[in-house]
Amino acid sequence: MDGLARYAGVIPEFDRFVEAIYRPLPVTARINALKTDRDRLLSRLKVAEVACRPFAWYPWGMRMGTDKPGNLVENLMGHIHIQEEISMVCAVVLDPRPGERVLDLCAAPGSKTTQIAMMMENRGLLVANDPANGRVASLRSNCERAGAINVAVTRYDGRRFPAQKFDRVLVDVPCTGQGMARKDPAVLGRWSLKRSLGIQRLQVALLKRGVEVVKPGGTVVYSTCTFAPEENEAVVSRVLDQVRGLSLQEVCVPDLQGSPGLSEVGGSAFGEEMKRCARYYPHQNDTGGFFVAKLVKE
Ligand SMILES: C[S@@+](CC[C@H](N)C(=O)[O-])C[C@H]1O[C@@H](n2cnc3c(N)ncnc32)[C@H](O)[C@@H]1O
Repeated sequence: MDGLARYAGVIPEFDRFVEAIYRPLPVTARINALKTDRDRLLSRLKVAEVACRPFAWYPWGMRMGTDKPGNLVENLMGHIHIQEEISMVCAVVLDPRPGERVLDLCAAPGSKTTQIAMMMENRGLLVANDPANGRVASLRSNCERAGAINVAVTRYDGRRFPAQKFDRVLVDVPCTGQGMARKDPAVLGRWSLKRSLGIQRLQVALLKRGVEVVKPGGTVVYSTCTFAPEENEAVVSRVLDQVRGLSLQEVCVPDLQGSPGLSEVGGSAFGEEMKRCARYYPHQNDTGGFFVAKLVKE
């Protein structure tokens, strides 16, 4: 079962999970308050006979009844950003405020960067970092289209991001992407334990740098779009072991169904506190899959 069989008995309602993961994803987008007014945008789409249904848990996100949202003039003008529903949860958990200094350590192509800029109302400083040349071009163009003018793009290897102090840091790391299977089923065939373990070292180093550059009292959100505990709880628990003065906070988004992080699996114990992390599975909200952890520096 393409690397999923190992989750039987781990993922709740496993049969429903498997059934959901082979269904195509609903088309979803985020309304961009930097460029448009929500009610006006929704009325315009209604006039254009594009069905839209805002999410119960997040008023800026919506399901759309069109196969080609990329062709909509609202997308070309940056009034909406096509974004998978569950990926919007990371910025919600990060909770950036206008006027703050925020770092998006692995930012390209910028779905979460543009969402964060919107939440910051374009005020303060948002550093969007990503070392990948080609992907940075999309990051820049997405920021421009979204009208995100408080963003500075940098191209550091996140493990060596220069010493700075931020109020909040998002560490949305590269991962094996099993949670994207509904968009690209080939990810399941590419998954192997060796690949998860191979990328873990980079994930740990990126999260460590994230917590180093956040101010005391600041928040770091770690996220992946994979189910593999090797890339999720194992990474967070290793960083908690290695860096003093961090606390793991409960991730709970009202009206969005999720499961607690895993305290142990397959002989590996990660600790009870890992239950404060959140796992979002495709069958719970009819979305992709995500893992989200929230750390606060004392
Ligand atoms: C999951 S994607 C980020 C998606 C992005 N946050 C968004 O919402 O559009 C992970 C990103 O990590 C970047 N990356 C890979 N190695 C990195 C490193 N050493 N430091 C920082 N970013 C890295 C990749 O180029 C990729 O763009």
